[in-house]
Amino acid sequence: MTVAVVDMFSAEAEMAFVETLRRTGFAVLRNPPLDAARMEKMARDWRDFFLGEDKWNYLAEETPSGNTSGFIPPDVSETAVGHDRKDLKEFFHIVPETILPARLADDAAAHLDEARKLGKLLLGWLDIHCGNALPADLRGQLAESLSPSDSLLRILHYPPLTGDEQPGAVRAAAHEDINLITLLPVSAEPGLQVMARDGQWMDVPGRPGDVIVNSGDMLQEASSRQLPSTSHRVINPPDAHSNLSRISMPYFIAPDLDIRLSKHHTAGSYLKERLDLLAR
Ligand SMILES: O=C(O)CCC(=O)C(=O)O
Ligand SMILES: [Fe+2]
Repeated sequence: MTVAVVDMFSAEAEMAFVETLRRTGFAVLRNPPLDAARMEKMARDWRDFFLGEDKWNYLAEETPSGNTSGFIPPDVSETAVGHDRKDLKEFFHIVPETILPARLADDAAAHLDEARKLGKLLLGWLDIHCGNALPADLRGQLAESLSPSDSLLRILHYPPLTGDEQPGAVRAAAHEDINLITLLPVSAEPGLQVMARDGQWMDVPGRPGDVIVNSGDMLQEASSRQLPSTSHRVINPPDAHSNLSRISMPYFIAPDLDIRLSKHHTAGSYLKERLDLLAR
């Protein structure tokens, strides 16, 4: 299984994107309409934020729409479904109402604006080419279904390894994303892997400036599995990189929660089932 690198400047980008997502659940977009210099600056600024003490003033809270907003420390973090060690990460959730430190706010807002537009473009492409697999209510409406208040920009910091980590703990254990699609700018540090159909782990290709796109469980459910939600993970760094932070900024695109994904589920009921599983 190979994840295709799709040049957005090419005339074949739309078909190539849909094809690799169908086949692998992943695509890598080269020359995406996201400001690469801004993403680099965000990675530097957020790294400084995580390495400082100010983050403790932004501890996460639940928003009225049921999202979490703010800083989630390493000891809270997440345990992937089916795993018993917490991931070696801390992160910050940004939704439209999130209050951010002033020095981080403008770039985050500008990035979110671009990411939302790119998300709509890609959902539109998937709708055109895979619309037949979608439930009738969603057909022709996939891009419109994007809900800015239910979508989430997550800034992740995987701290340098100290050697004191719990045996078996990894930066991000194997999991699938819950949402429709995720836009994940390629990190400066390695580690992201995707599981091939034969169960082998493979590095996701790409270089900083590219954006990885993967389909999540909600899109898999809505497309009768035409668009698979593929397991991925972040492995611990090789020795030469182990004293380095890794910053990563996935934007999880979710639909309005009352959208019907399938006979069994609305987006809201689906999300609740998955979050209950994670909380166990
Ligand atoms: O950090 C990464 O590269 C991937 C993060 C991820 O898969 C997630 O947060 O769902
Ligand atoms: Fe993920």
